[in-house]
Amino acid sequence: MTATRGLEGVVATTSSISSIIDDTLTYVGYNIDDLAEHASFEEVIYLLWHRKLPTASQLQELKEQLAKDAELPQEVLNQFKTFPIDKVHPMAALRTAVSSLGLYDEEADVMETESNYRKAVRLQAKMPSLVTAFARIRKGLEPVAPRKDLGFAANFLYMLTGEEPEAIAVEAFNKALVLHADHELNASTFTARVCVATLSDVYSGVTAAIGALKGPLHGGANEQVMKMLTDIGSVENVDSYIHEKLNNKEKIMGFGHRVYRKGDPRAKHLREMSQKLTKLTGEAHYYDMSIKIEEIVTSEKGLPPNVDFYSASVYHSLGIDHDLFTPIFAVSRVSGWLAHILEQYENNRLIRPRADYTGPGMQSYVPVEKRG
Ligand SMILES: CC(=O)SCCNC(=O)CCNC(=O)[C@H](O)C(C)(C)COP(=O)(O)OP(=O)(O)OC[C@H]1O[C@@H](n2cnc3c(N)ncnc32)[C@H](O)[C@@H]1OP(=O)(O)O
Ligand SMILES: O=C([O-])CC(=O)C(=O)O
Repeated sequence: MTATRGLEGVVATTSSISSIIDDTLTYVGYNIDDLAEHASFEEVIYLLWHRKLPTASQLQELKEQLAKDAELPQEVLNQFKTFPIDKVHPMAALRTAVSSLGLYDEEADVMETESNYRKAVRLQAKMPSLVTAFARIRKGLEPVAPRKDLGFAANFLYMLTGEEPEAIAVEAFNKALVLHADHELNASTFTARVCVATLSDVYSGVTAAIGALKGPLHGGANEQVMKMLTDIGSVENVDSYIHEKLNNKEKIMGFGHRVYRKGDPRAKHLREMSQKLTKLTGEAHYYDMSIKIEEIVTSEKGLPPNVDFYSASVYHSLGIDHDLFTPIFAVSRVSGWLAHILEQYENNRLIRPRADYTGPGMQSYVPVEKRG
């Protein structure tokens, strides 16, 4: 048995949800470029879960259900207030809160298909409420209930600030949600599938996935990108900062990808939004710095930007706290996790690979008093 480091190139499952072929990303056969330009996030949720785009009435039904299920159990809100709120990272709070949600769902351990679908809707609906409630509670503010007349993207921004967002912000945020929704067998999605393949419940699968997304080699990179842009401060400093990192063999966050070689097709959409939004907010230097970083890293390391690179300046321009960037990724990616969890249950087999053992050979047990 020989191990493949990081399971690179290993095909671990079949899936009909999303595909990356020759650097082209599709959700159920729809090119990500088309979806980014035209689709609402709610349509994408439906597409991922049902493998077809919704009719107008199916979409309306999903929207109504998401609005209805957005309310959080009071116990979970109270729990936020017991956290060491000024020290807890919102991703850790989200991980704990999703696990807690399972405690208050009477159907949590019911393994029927329809029940699992109902839980998927409930979880998708509650993710924005969790992220925005935590963000407000830690500032001493009360959570804001979603509005029935606003869509998913608008409601997230509304619940975060308590103010109706501008159309351009809603458009950008919706596009970001669409772009982050699913990505074949990425680390967090694989984690979710491994978890539920033991026939564990939906809440456990999503809790595990949040834990995997949190790391800076995966979803956590978007917050690190913003930290880098803030540290660099101005276009003049980019050159020395990036070269120093590269000379020290440090990674530049937001670059590289396990699957894409020529480039991540989502990056151009986020680059475009970053340009537009940073100009509007009078912070074009974030875009200019990003472009300069991209030029250096691409030409000197051959590494193109991934989805996390330009999303950082996009979210910053929307006035979002930097440590909420990865939780926002989770608000979108939970749609993909749930699609994969439902798909795993449909045709389940325990996921249990082997390890290539590299430890010592057979040894004789020595009683503790005789060990040197
Ligand atoms: C939503 C997402 O999860 S997208 C990815 C988000 N993560 C990041 O942006 C973090 C930065 N990027 C990385 O760490 C990597 O590119 C990953 C984890 C995304 C993919 O990496 P892998 O396929 O495992 O490649 P690996 O980490 O083995 O790197 C291969 C080589 O490229 C280099 N490399 C890869 N990414 C980078 C980077 N961002 N900056 C500098 N060098 C890099 C590595 O140092 C390594 O060099 P070496 O062979 O000289 O040691
Ligand atoms: O696919 C991956 O390895 C990382 C990921 O989730 C993404 O790029 O959206």
